Amino acid sequence: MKTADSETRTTLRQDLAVNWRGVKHIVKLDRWLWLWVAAFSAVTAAAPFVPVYFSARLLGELLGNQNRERLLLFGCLLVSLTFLVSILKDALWEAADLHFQALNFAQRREVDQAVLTADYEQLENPQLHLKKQLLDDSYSFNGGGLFQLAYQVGVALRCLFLLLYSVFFLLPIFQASPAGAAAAHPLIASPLLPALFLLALVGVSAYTVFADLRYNRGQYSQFSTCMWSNRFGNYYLNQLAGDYQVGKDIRLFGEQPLIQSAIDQMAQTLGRAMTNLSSLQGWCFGSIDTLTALLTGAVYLLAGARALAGLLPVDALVQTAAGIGQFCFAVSLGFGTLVYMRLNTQYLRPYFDFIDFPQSMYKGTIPVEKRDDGEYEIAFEHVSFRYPGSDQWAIKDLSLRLKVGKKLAVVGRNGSGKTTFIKLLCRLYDPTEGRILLNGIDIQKYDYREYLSLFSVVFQDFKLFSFPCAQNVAASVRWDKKAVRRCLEDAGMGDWLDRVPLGIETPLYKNFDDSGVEISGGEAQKIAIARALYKDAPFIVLDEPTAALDPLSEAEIYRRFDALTSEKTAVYISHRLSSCRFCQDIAVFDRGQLVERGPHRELLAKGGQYARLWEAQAQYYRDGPEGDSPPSKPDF
Ligand SMILES: Nc1ncnc2c1ncn2[C@@H]1O[C@H](COP(=O)(O)OP(=O)(O)OP(=O)(O)O)[C@@H](O)[C@H]1O
Repeated sequence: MKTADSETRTTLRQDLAVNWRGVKHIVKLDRWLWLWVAAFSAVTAAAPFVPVYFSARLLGELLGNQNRERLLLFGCLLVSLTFLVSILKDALWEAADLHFQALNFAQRREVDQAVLTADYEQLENPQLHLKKQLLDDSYSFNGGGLFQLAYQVGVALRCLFLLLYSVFFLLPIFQASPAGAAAAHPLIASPLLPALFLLALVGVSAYTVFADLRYNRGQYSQFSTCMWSNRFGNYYLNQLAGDYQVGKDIRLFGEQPLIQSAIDQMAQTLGRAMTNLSSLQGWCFGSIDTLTALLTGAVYLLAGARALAGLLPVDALVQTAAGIGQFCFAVSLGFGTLVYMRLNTQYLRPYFDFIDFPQSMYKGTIPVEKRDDGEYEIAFEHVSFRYPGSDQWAIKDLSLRLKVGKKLAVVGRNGSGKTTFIKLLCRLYDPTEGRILLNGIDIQKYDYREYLSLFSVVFQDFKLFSFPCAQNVAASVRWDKKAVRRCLEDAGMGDWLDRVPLGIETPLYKNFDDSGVEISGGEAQKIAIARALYKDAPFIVLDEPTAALDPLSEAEIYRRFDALTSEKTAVYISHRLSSCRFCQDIAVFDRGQLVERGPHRELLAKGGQYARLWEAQAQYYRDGPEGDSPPSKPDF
């Protein structure tokens, strides 16, 4: 992925292409939006002209013939049409705004969806988080991306309509003056003056583009400065400061000043960026406004002088004055909009990068054969793996076969590669070298979703969500009541279910619901086990599944483990070697390699790594007088 900075150097052609893609993409997300935007723009642009047009006619009639019927007609049209346009404008804005909000939601949803379905490996890629932060910040900073494009196209359309209407209003000033009056005032009547006005307009427009560009570049650079601060800010403010789970560590270790200083630092960076931006804004927009005001004033002067000299009727003067104002406004706004649209590609591009994000895991197409007999065999063939960005092998030349319907325990010291082995098995990562086969076929060739459906996993760092308990167990908004209850009971949560008032519908945690319950670490682990049982997949993988369980609950899980996993192929990781004994097969990992494999007694008799691990732990359980000092430095 490119960095946010490299996004700025693009050609006009590329920027046009991205904007055009954005326009088409908006049609895909909401095909009616452009219709509402066009209607709103046309009516909004007409709003300032309607009262001026009829006021001018009214004034002309008052100063001229004073025909009562015409006066009445113009008066009625002035009031009714001004009222109608104003109502129509508001109604159209309400309708367009609904579509804008829906678009805003749709673009955020697409980005969230892309993050949720990105290859797991990409979640470790800091560039992905940086781009996500860029998009999140751009939404709050200026609604960047598709939303900003839709808005700016709306403004551009409004400018086009304004120009159209104001050219019509300005026609009188370009009309040739009556010959006699022109001869009496050759300077004021000179056709050179409107030409000069046009020339000055071109100059002011060019300056508008320059100043807008300057402001937008400055805005983007301040914005980039803030991005890291925002990311840290989000982490400290949203994920740490308010998190119930983290709260105890913060309090007990007195970490408030540490966190507060990070928050203060972020606030200072943001404050500096905002000050810089405000002064740049004042300078850029102040100078544009001054030049536009000078130009408008000069043209008013010309129109006034022509009116005084009898070269321009009073009603035409009123009309021209309004035309001048709107024309200058449209030119300045229009160029500003084009600049914004170009700079908005800095947010559009990462947005499209996100939704086009390559998903290499999803390339396989072969459906996984659905077997009632559960005869799925997995084979690792010379598999080696390095985590992205790491030069260390987490797994090195691993060859291993999972025997169908058998229980395999995986043991080894911290960092020996046990969890990595599971991640490769479940295809959260692909091997760097070697291959993994399911029933003789490389797992990369299978449809990814179908392959994932073969595994029920409880990771040691499993996560439950602030949803009702049943939704957590079923991992879905719909659930089978009986099955949820049975799985929870099998995982040892029967008592808990009887205690909580809402049963399986009890919300977990109190984040969103007063009736939510806080659960202990062991209870959470049991719910995670119930979730794995509910999935009822042919492979069940438990990574430290009982680490948080009390001895009775642990004993109960082991007692029922065979029944719970019945015909399934089970992989079981644990540091409590006593709990691995019920597996027929034990694999011992060391520094990413499989160093021993066999049943408990055989491995003990071998006197190798397994025996050493076993011995280190067994010392704790040997009888000794109470208060004995612990055995010297167990390293497992
Ligand atoms: N996301 C990651 N990025 C880089 N290296 C990693 C990552 N996860 C693990 N590692 C490294 O890979 C090696 C194997 O880690 P792994 O988590 O598989 O060990 P483990 O045997 O499960 O350890 P434990 O018993 O502590 O859970 C370790 O050296 C670890 O530092």
